[in-house]
Amino acid sequence: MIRVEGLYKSFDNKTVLSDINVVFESKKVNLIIGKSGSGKTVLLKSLIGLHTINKGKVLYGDRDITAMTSRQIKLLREEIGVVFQGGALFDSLTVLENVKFPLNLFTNFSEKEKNERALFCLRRVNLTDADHLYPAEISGGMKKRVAIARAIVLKPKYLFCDEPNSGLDPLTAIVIDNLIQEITHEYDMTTIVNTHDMNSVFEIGEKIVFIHEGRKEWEGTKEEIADSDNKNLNDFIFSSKLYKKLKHVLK
Ligand SMILES: Nc1ncnc2c1ncn2[C@@H]1O[C@H](COP(=O)(O)OP(=O)(O)OP(=O)(O)O)[C@@H](O)[C@H]1O
Repeated sequence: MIRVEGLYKSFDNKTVLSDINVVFESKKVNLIIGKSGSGKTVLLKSLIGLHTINKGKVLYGDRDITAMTSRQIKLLREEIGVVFQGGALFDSLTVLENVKFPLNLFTNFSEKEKNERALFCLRRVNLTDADHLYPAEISGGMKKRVAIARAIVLKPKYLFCDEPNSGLDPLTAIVIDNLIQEITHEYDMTTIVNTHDMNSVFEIGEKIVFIHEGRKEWEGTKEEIADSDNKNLNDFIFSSKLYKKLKHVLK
């Protein structure tokens, strides 16, 4: 479980996040949803200590990342896997080398052990023929799978994904969503996904946190979303005619 208490984040004089209080639940896929610019990425980066927050706490169990030394943060990061927006693969490394990268950084594994672990993760995300290709030689969906394989290579307790579906066709987006959901349950991870993909909300949203203009306006499950009377949430989720119809079906 990750508990956020009274989190504020500003850049210069511009407040981006105000008084965020939320619990991200263990062994579940937690979604952070909200319009572009609402503060999702800043929140995600604040959770993993990539942004220094102005006020508040981010508790991993009873460990507050905002009160940690850089050495303690480094240790915590070994428990965290991150899939950054766009994948953030190293262009000059092959797929296999990209997945091995955290093992080189954080373990004393032999070359054989690193290869075995990286190949296991690549097979887990259903990539079989891409080990020796470079990122420029594979599709967007394959890049996301490589990024997921790299994120789980150290067997993290926590998985963070920033817009894992961006730039993917609807079918590939579903494959990636399902993969994230499966590995979350298979490895008992606490997963947090930033998204504005409505399909993800209704397919994998076990816990959903809605951010509007830097404030948490609503939280609940995908089953509860149709019953919410929060106007901003309704405007966001059920803006299209199709989703307006879906709301009646869900209710
Ligand atoms: N490093 C930074 N310096 C100054 N302002 C920033 C910085 N990072 C983000 N912001 C601002 O914080 C606000 C929230 O940005 P954020 O990237 O979190 O939005 P988002 O909800 O993730 O949007 P999107 O869905 O488009 O990725 C924006 O107004 C953005 O300009």
